[in-house]
Amino acid sequence: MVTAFPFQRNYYPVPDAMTLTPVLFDAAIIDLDGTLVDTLGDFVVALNLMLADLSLPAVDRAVVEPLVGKGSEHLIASVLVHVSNRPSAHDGRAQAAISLEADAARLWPAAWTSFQRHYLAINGQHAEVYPGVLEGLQQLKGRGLKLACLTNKPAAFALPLLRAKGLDGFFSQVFGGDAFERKKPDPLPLLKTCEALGTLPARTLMIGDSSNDARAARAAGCPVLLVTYGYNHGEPVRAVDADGFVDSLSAIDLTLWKR
Ligand SMILES: O=C(O)COP(=O)(O)O
Ligand SMILES: [Mg+2]
Repeated sequence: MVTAFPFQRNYYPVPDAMTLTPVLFDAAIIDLDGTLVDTLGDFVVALNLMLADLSLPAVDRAVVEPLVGKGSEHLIASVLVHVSNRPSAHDGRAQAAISLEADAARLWPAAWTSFQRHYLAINGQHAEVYPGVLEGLQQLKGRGLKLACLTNKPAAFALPLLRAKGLDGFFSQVFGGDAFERKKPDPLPLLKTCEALGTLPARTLMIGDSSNDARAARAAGCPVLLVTYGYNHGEPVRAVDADGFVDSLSAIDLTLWKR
């Protein structure tokens, strides 16, 4: 027998509902970029100000979007490799991969300093809270869940962004990509966040937008829901191994079922 999750038209159907039991949740850990806030505009503006400082050509949204989600260091390094790969940035030099990496490494210190300065100056100005986020957070809190925000973004960017968007008050904990030794998709940040919340991973729901979030959650033993509107490294999000998919945080029903 195939039965849809109750009340939730946008969850995938699951087989064998009779063998499933409901999961109770004490907390939710929520991703930031692509889940709470659409920050692609901020990334593009800050990256292009950085590239202009380095006399390098600009990038557009289509280049940046698949690179979001693995932290700012990864984003900048990938963009430097991308622009170094363009003939216009090469001054006729050979385009061997080794020279691209050497270029990116040479540019890194100036790029990182410039990006940080520009990002902090514009943080939130070209970013929007997704529809349904405020209602969704209110509903989750109203159900008595503790909430933590866990992002791969450095904390120095994440905290002012949450404040600027009026979202900081929902979270008892906020951890950036620099909070722990490793970032998502490693399970360590989720395990550490559960520890800080004082909750068991099996009773802590991860809500994110990418395979990064899902892989980290699976490895930590947290059930995971993915939103369908964020960034998933340029891949279709519904192909990711997750417990369910929602079109809006306000559509989350906490009746999640497990074998
Ligand atoms: O790469 C980023 O900065 C975004 O990270 P997040 O999706 O974990 O919030
Ligand atoms: Mg994300």
